[in-house]
Amino acid sequence: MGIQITPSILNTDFSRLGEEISRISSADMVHVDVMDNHFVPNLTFGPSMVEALSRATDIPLDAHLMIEDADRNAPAYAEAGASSVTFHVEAAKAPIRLAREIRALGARASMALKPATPIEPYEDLLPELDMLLVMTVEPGFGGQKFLDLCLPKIRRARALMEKHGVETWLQVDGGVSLETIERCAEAGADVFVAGSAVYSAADPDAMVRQLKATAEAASPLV
Ligand SMILES: O=C(CO)[C@H](O)[C@H](O)COP(=O)(O)O
Ligand SMILES: [Fe+2]
Repeated sequence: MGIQITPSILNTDFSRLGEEISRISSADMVHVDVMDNHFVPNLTFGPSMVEALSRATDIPLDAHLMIEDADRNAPAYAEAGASSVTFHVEAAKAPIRLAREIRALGARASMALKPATPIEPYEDLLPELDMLLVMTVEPGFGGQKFLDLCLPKIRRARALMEKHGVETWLQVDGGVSLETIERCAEAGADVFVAGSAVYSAADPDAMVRQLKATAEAASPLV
């Protein structure tokens, strides 16, 4: 699949989301940050918004669920038309069952790790996952500073994927910009969320293409 850029609409004008998405036509997916004000101290969208967005764009939707009780709440986002559904392992009681349920509903199953959550206890789950998300900020808000301390975990996650021989995508999210994307790509990430870097640019679509070219040049995978 190569390098993918998935702009986050978290810091855009929520009254014009269709237009905001039309400004990033080079995006591989649109990253939709779902927050419930419990798992994180911020509140955004629910499944009905994901369903409306899936009607408004042909770009696949990448739903990042920062919500409690993922086992019960995540499947609704696959039913709403998200192409990829990411639950946080810290909010899931039965991550294997949940990943299988998401796949059975026709979406890609993805699991996220907060910065302080290690990958090693979950390495045997990798074959159940289409994507692993390593957070590079504490989840909850856009525009935060990239946490360099997450880079070794990205490297370890890529090594575990190679050990298990899986095709699981490795996504990074939080503070990704032209300044930080090279480090993530060198460490083995192949799917890059960028919110403020894309939408604060004068030309968001040109920024998507620039981020992709920068990651491709730094990646050992392409
Ligand atoms: O999940 C998130 C925050 O919890 C967002 O996807 C992320 O922060 C994107 O915004 P930025 O690129 O501005 O950091
Ligand atoms: Fe996110």
